[in-house]
Amino acid sequence: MLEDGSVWHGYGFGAEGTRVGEVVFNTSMTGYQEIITDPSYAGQIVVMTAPHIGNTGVTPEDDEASRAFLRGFVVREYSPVVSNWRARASLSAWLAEQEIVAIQGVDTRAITRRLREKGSLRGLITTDATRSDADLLEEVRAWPGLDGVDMVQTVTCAEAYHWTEPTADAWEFRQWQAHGDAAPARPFYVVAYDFGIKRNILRRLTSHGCRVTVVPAHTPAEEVLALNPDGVFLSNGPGDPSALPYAVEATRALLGRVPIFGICLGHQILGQALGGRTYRLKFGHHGGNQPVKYLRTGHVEISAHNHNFAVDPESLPPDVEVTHVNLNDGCCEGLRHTTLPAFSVQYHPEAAPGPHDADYLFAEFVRLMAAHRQTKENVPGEYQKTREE
Ligand SMILES: NC(=O)CC[C@H](N)C(=O)O
Repeated sequence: MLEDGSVWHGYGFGAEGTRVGEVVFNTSMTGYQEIITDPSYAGQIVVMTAPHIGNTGVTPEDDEASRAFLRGFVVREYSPVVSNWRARASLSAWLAEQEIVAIQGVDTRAITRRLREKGSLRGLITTDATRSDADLLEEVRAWPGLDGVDMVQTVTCAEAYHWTEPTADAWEFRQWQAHGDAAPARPFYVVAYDFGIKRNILRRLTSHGCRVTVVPAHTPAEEVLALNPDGVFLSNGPGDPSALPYAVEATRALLGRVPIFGICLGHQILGQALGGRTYRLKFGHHGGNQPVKYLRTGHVEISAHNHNFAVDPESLPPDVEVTHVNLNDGCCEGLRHTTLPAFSVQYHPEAAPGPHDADYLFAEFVRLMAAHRQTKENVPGEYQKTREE
């Protein structure tokens, strides 16, 4: 049921129960497990536009977080047959374990068209056939939604931890090595803010030669600086970016003192720390096929997206440059400060799931840290060649 009163009847899979959330559609063809475990979906019900979901099962290796945080999952047709050498369980059994309510056999194209016309809507999935539509509609409309709510505190880690695992050899694509980078003599030390961080970001940072400590979202800037990092990473995460004043404040305190790279929610936090503001998109971008133009090179990347909000470029001060734009709707997809070492993208260079076109951004972060280390230590660094290039 959507908040406009429209109802679809289907068949439950996964857990039983009733869940209310903000309904969004995702256009990825593959990678449903990474989508379901992306903490950025906390509070949302995800409708997959790909019509056939579940045929590759699930494997713990593909989890993007310790568990699923989304509210519900909607597909056209669930495959009861699991056929993949990596599969350890069926999607339905695993969703039941994760207490995620899912529905299949509904017209996902009709739901998607409705969301495109009306914008994001609140919605509900239930396996309780005894409740009346009027009763369910009341529950949907009583839900206050995600605007102004700090969802990060529901997904961030309780304590700091270290991450050392790169992308597994079997999946490493080493595209970044084509840029001429070599492993530095001293790895770069990155402190990553966990606003709902995806594991593949940690793997890509590690594959690019970083040692990473992940810290909880509320960690003050001074505590981060005390760790003496080469760079600070601001992660993706759920909910409304304007409801996180503590994160914006910490980022503002770090600006200019250490190189900063932000992804998605991290980009929205950096945008606010630089003086900008965020706004809600009509229905957002969710999927692995969004064209983004890198304005400095003119190159177009096909990229993975998952955002309902964006940074308003008009709100940014003149020393902040918009670096990337979305070619579907023109919205800001990346920014950098023209003098301070800080940049961010609204989309997902770590993919998971999605294309790897934007992996070069991790190499750019490494170069920024290298340049900063050289300035700080005033010694010729390992990255001299790359910088001259
Ligand atoms: N993936 C993300 O980090 C999402 C950021 C934010 N919650 C949004 O919806 O725009």
